[in-house]
Amino acid sequence: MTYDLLVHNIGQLILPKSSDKPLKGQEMKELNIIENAAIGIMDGKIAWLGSNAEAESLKASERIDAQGKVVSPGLVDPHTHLVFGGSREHELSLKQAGVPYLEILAQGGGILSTVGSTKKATEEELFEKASFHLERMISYGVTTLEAKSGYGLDADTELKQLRVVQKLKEKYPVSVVSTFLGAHAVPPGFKGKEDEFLEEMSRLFDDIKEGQLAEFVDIFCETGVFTIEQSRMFLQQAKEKGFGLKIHADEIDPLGGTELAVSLGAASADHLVAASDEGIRQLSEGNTVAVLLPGTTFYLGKDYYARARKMIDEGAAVALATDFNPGSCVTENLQMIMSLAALKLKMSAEEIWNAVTVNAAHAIGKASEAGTLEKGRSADFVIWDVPNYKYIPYHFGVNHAQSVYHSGKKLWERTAYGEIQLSPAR
Ligand SMILES: N=CN[C@@H](CCC(=O)O)C(=O)O
Ligand SMILES: [Zn+2]
Repeated sequence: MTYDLLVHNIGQLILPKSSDKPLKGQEMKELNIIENAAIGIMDGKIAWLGSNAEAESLKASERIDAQGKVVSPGLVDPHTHLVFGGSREHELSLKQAGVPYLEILAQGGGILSTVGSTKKATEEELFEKASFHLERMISYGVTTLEAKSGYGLDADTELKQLRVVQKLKEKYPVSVVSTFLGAHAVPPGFKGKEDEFLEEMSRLFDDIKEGQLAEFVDIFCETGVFTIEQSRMFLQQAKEKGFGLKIHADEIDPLGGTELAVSLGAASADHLVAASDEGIRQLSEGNTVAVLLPGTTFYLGKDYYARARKMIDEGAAVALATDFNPGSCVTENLQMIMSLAALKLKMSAEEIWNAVTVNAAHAIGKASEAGTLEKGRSADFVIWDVPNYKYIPYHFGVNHAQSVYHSGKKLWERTAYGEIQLSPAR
């Protein structure tokens, strides 16, 4: 047999364990690494994995010498707010002056400021802007990601955002999962009438399902936004319509969103900086993935991070994401988040790799396709210009990706110092 592509001379091949359940607790500490490895690709799928020595006798139309570097599955970013209008650099000085995130929102800024810019932008403008950010994510090694709506808060603009995600799915050869976050904030006209607003948003469920515009429904459960009871009702309705569930939970105040997520069987509970001991205990009982966003805690200038150590030590499944958005975490760089996870969440390199691959894939319902490399799976992988897998969290703030592949096709490569190349989108 002649493979389409053979990647040989791989110093370390990272192979997270695939499983029908997310990796929990102690399981997160195990990471399979094959030294001196090679992979064969056929029709966009992994057709063979083995030792570099065995690879010498194999035939291939194209051979890539990984020069003893590291190869991993494509990274999975399970929480992004990719589609939005405008930017919010004017809020930095407010943050510096100590104005809290929820206070900026209460004054009509924050998320509501981006809602204004997103309403004004045309669908084409939003698409161009989201494409720019998506291409940058790919350049950092991401081949599967989630993208939320939530900067419309009215039917037209929410659907406009979801259609942009749809178009991104069609144009880019990466895997994009779409989430409806119509319940991201309370628009000014609905202050004190939150239930009415949620009812209006839930009326979109049927159209969204019919148009296959989103796989998940999410809500921001937080002081001054939506209560636990409102979140329960909204998510329960979404579940009945067949959506997967996500929740922005216990980010600032410990309202009990973590417990709610577990009780509803949500795919993920995200943020969890203020999750209670009881919430953390319950995570270990279910399969809801704790999606931690240390970039947001860092960017909001807080000293107190999500208790990843307690979560893992007590048996929870943890994933990591950028939370890329124009207000609380303005970066597309998931490698930077890996460094923050090491430094601020005290996660080990093995836990971090599992958190940005298999567990991240579980958090967005993509575990059977993304997050690891094994025979028959899509050949989504990254060649990293690093000497070993521990090096990426260690050397922070820069891009270590050398080339990025999805379905065996090269999407991006660094061609020279400061120069990059993105393959034309399909
Ligand atoms: N916390 C709520 N939503 C986003 C922030 C959105 C924004 O500030 O624009 C988050 O996940 O951090
Ligand atoms: Zn978010």
